[in-house]
Amino acid sequence: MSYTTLQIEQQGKVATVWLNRPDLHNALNETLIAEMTEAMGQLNRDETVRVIMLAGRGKSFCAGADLDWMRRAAGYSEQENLADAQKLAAMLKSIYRSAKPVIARIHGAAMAGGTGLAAVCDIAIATDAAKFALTEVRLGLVPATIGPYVADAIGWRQARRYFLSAERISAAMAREIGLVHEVVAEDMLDARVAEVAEELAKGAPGALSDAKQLLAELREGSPWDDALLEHTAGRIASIRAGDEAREGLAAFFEKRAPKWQA
Ligand SMILES: C/C=C/C(=O)SCCNC(=O)CCNC(=O)[C@H](O)C(C)(C)COP(=O)(O)OP(=O)(O)OC[C@H]1O[C@@H](n2cnc3c(N)ncnc32)[C@H](O)[C@@H]1OP(=O)(O)O
Repeated sequence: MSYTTLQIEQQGKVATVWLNRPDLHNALNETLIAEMTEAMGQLNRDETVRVIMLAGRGKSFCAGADLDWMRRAAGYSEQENLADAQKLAAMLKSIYRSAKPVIARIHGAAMAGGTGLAAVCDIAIATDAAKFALTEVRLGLVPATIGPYVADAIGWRQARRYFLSAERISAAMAREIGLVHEVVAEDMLDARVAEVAEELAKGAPGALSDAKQLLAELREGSPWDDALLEHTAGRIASIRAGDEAREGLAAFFEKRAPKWQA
């Protein structure tokens, strides 16, 4: 299957899904979200693939949701916004619940939805220049669909800080709070992710899948509650079309500070 916003490469047992919207730092739009969900299904069905890697073409891993798409959301109905948010939630779940281990190869920016993308992967490896942030509240948005995954990765205490402050998280801090597992020099990134992928591919496919399933079950005594994940899409659906998002997104594109109503 060919994709317009992704490129898939396979080397041995490792398939790399390249986010391929480099001019926009691989921002997530409707097409990319649909294609990523489809690609995860395709790679999970492909018995020659044992490990999946997510990576970004160009300067960044992923700049989060496409803000032009978010800006257009103001004109969508609540139902349309809900459907869109559910598709994003489904994409995140398709990665989190992948039966095969997924590694995030992170360079450049991994903002908001990009931070979420790092958090849904089993293993995240970043360069020392990578940067993260949950910028949503500065745009009149909320880290909703990515919320459970990021909070689970960094812990609730850290989540309360970073969800609200939107402050920049350096690679070193991302390592310290558990958002990424390893930080390496830029020129070591490919070698290191290849090494980790090779180690993962030594695991028995059935056992790897069972281990992932077991971890999900152990987390709260049952697999992660689908109702909770669904609820996150409902939370963001109306926010996306609200006044604050309208102002936050206008300010982003006009390259100015947003003016919030009291
Ligand atoms: C549930 C999920 C919600 C979300 O994810 S909300 C999205 C939150 N995302 C962000 O807050 C990231 C916004 N972008 C940035 O902060 C910066 O950009 C970067 C750090 C990623 C890169 O900075 P630099 O290297 O200085 O490049 P540049 O000139 O800012 O960007 C190049 C072009 O890319 C566009 N762009 C960047 N991010 C997005 C995006 N997320 N959606 C749509 N467009 C984006 C810009 O506007 C610009 O375009 P032009 O060259 O026409 O001015």
